[in-house]
Amino acid sequence: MEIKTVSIIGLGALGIMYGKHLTDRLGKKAVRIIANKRRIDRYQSEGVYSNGEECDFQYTDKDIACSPTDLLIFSVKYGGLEHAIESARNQVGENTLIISLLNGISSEQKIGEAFGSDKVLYCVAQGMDAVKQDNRLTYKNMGWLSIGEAGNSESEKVKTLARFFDATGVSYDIPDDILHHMWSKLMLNTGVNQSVAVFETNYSGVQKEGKPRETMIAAMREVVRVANKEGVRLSEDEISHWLEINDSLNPEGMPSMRQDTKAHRKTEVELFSGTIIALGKKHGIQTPINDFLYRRIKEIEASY
Ligand SMILES: NC(=O)C1=CN([C@@H]2O[C@H](COP(=O)(O)OP(=O)(O)OC[C@H]3O[C@@H](n4cnc5c(N)ncnc54)[C@H](OP(=O)(O)O)[C@@H]3O)[C@@H](O)[C@H]2O)C=CC1
Ligand SMILES: CC(C)(CO)C(=O)C(=O)O
Repeated sequence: MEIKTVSIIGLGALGIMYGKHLTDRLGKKAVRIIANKRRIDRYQSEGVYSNGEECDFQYTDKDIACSPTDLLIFSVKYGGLEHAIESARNQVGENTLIISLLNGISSEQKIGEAFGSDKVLYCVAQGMDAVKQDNRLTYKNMGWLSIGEAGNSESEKVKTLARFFDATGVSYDIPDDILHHMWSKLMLNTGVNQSVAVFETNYSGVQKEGKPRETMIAAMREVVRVANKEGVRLSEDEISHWLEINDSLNPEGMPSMRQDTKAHRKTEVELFSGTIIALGKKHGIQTPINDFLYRRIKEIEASY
């Protein structure tokens, strides 16, 4: 199979970044941005910009019946996933491959329940410093996608997606164990997203010594302990690996959770400390740093 057409649902920081990249390479006709009429009207009247350039997207109303797409990309926040799944139904056919750029370790299961888990490949987005304010995205680092199938990093579907990324210049890798990698990324988000949001800073705040960086690392250590009890062999070395990547990001950039709190949107806290606290309880492991971060983020949300 060859991927020739793509549908993207969720025109936020990642949706614009990948939407523009793919539209520039495949042409407007091959890439659909799926949304309801109200959103499409707004995108068309206000325009959508990526690093200052106006994007010329093909918008497709979710309710319009159309031929299935070869690749469907989910790039909404977790709170919007259920609606997005319903809105994507017209895009999915027998041979559609699906990836989710959402953080956390839960979205693939929900998408699989809706469309069949055989269609869903695991995917982890990392290393980007994409910031969206209103209708404008800016980024310096595009990052890369890690892709795979559980227990089979060499599957035909993974190879199909890899060929597509090669042809379109999307950076990616294929880790030996994608499920381990998803946990590793969860560890990063639990540290960096939450600490930057709680200390109301940006990447610069966690790139230097001080309370935000200390809290970030301590939260990640709690994830290592919980993951080990879940049978996932995360190690402290992986924290250093993520710190190196974080330290290379645009200091003025910020993780998606800080973008949410700045814009007074509900955050994805349940995906991060919410998940770790619940698993900590299950295994009798204390998670005081995540307890603190969870409480503070809930207070921030309540203060909007
Ligand atoms: N930002 C980043 O650098 C990274 C983000 N991630 C993860 O990727 C996911 C997406 O993040 P991000 O791009 O920052 O999110 P954003 O909040 O920037 O964008 C999400 C977009 O989804 C749109 N949306 C929500 N529901 C629907 C729907 N039913 N139909 C169509 N569009 C919808 C929203 O549109 P509208 O604005 O019109 O409401 C919004 O623009 C998150 O899980 C995040 O944690 C992962 C790695 C890096
Ligand atoms: C990795 C990071 C922090 C940006 O690449 C992210 O996942 C996010 O902003 O949610």
